[in-house]
Amino acid sequence: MFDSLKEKLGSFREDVEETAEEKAAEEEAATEAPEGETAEAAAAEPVGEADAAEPEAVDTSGDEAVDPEAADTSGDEAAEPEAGETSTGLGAKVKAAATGKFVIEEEDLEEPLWDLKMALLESDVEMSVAEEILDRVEEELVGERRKFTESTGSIVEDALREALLDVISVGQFDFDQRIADADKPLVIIFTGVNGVGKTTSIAKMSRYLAERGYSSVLANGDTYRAGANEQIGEHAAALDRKLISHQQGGDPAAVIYDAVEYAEANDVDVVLGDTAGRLHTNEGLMDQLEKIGRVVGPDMTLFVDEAVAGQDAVRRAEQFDEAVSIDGSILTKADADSNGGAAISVAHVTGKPILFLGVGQGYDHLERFDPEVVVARLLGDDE
Ligand SMILES: Nc1nc2c(ncn2[C@@H]2O[C@H](COP(=O)(O)OP(=O)(O)OP(=O)(O)O)[C@@H](O)[C@H]2O)c(=O)[nH]1
Repeated sequence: MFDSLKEKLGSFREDVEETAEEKAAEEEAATEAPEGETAEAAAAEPVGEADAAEPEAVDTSGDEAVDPEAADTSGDEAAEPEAGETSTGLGAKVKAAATGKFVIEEEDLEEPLWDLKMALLESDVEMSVAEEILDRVEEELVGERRKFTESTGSIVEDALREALLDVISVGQFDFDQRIADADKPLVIIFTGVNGVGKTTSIAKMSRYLAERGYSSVLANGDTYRAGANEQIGEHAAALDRKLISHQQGGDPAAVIYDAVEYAEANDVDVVLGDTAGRLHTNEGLMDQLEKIGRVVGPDMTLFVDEAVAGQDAVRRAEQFDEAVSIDGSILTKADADSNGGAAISVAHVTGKPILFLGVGQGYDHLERFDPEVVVARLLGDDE
């Protein structure tokens, strides 16, 4: 899952590490320069001389360059101002390098960040989301006095972790708690375009709920498509659930209404309502959803789409949310998605959380979308 994106994030980490190493090497070169020379002579050296002469690099008045740790070089001869060294504070710079500290500047990240942006876009991450990630990574890394050595990799990883978490955690709520707290029967309506895995997701959700002690009834609000009753009927039979359905061409709101009545009469906790999977641009469908809203007043409307659809899924999520105000999304076929663009983008773009990932065709293949787990996966923590 998300393997290609994972690889690209790994490359960014390596790029920044490389940049950091180069920078540290430059700093080292600057520290070596004064040996056996007067500071004036060192200042004439091409390497590091410009920096050494720069006020901010040598400012000793409370600048972090001489924070107590960096300045504590007692016994470090190289760091002691040599006789004849000017007040440019070359020693301070030497001290900073000796402690392995340096500042990552914006320009140091320009290239790695550009590559990261391209990688995110190639992975189908939506543009505004990619930019948000970049801004946050940059914010985390630039300007801080960082300790170089082995820790650079983890600094970059932490920055990526924070940035990714920020964008994919948008709107998260405790789904199980919401179910537990709601008056029963609770009505969940599933929307989305054709063939993305809506019906399968309903069946999986029924299993998910049963595992948590809730009974459910399935309702086929897809009265449009021939064969829809049979398709959901197979799942109902396999799971041994009641299915409420009407003739093809019937009123979807009436089907869901009947299912609610059935649930009330039979003490069923949750009504899972399928809807016709026509395009979000189809006004008839949106009218139907609006009517279901009016007649039944669902407790939750979930948008279902395929993770593999990438930017298309993101766009549809946005459009469905505008039309019917979704409460969250389910991304199916995440098991077949190496890009991860939809998983990263949908919550940020809609402002509504991704609640579940479909990770296979079996009834148990519905996974709660846990941002921490997804980010850990993307950063290869599990390896
Ligand atoms: N690999 C994989 N396949 C899935 C997943 N979810 C659904 N599928 C498959 O996707 C296909 C379409 O799923 P359906 O549930 O029929 O799709 P739908 O959105 O209900 O389609 P309509 O009823 O035509 O609107 C089926 O073959 C499912 O087995 C998933 O998470 N992973």
